[in-house]
Amino acid sequence: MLFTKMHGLGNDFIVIEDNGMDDNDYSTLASKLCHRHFGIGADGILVVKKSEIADSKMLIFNSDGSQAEMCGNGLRCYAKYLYDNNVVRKNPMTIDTLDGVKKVLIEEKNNEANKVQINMGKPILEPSVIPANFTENIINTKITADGEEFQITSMLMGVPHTIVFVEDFDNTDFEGIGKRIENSSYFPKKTNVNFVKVMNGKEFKIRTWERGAGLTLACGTGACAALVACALNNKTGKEALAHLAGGDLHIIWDDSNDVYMTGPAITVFKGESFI
Ligand SMILES: N[C@@H](CCC[C@H](N)C(=O)O)C(=O)O
Repeated sequence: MLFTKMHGLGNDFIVIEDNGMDDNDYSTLASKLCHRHFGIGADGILVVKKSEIADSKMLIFNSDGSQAEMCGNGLRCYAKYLYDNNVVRKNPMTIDTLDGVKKVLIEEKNNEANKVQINMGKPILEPSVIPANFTENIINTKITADGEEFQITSMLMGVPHTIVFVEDFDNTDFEGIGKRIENSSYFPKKTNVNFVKVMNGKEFKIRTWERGAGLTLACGTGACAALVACALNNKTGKEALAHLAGGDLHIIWDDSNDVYMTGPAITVFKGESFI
């Protein structure tokens, strides 16, 4: 099986073409390919499929084999893959995901996709849609997870996201707290957990504990959800630079309620897998 290894700010993916397998088989394949010692190593796999309603359809499976509805960094890599390999040499292009069709704009350099902008769609705050076991929107809401209290803001931004604002960013236990909130009974489909330190009205630092992948170097949907949470909690305006462990993303939440994410996508190598 031929594959391409890519990353968006260190959130890394193995891109493969659809070979007709079903989702269960892709799920098993993802956990094998993504293994850092016994496989190629990645946070997830992206499967390139044909679409009847868009230029292409992306499936994403996390490193633990679970399937996600959307992936921001993955979608930038996916668009670059389509563009650079002439699978879809269109700009803008549309890509279908389990979270709906996304419009993608390519910024080209040396005849290849360099930066990619995606209209990530609208954040959904309605608890039953996230889904989350709350009766009112979760904005600066107190929860208890394993006996410890946290103030959280949650939404569906393609996938479920929870934001925890922290002051002492460098000494925060991302993994310990992330796991507790991810698996708490508030979120029946689990949640990604984003730790955010606001630097000023236009910049924040973020680290994400991801559902199905653990602590990653960057999360695109997470950075978008974080900007919405920052604005809802009056901590920033509706446009900011997100500083992730792997680099920066530019995020805008516009007046029509759409969130735009712009950032790089990198091809690392191509290879053949015998798994
Ligand atoms: N890293 C991604 C999000 C991938 C999906 C997530 N782990 C989930 O299962 O919800 C991004 O860049 O958005």
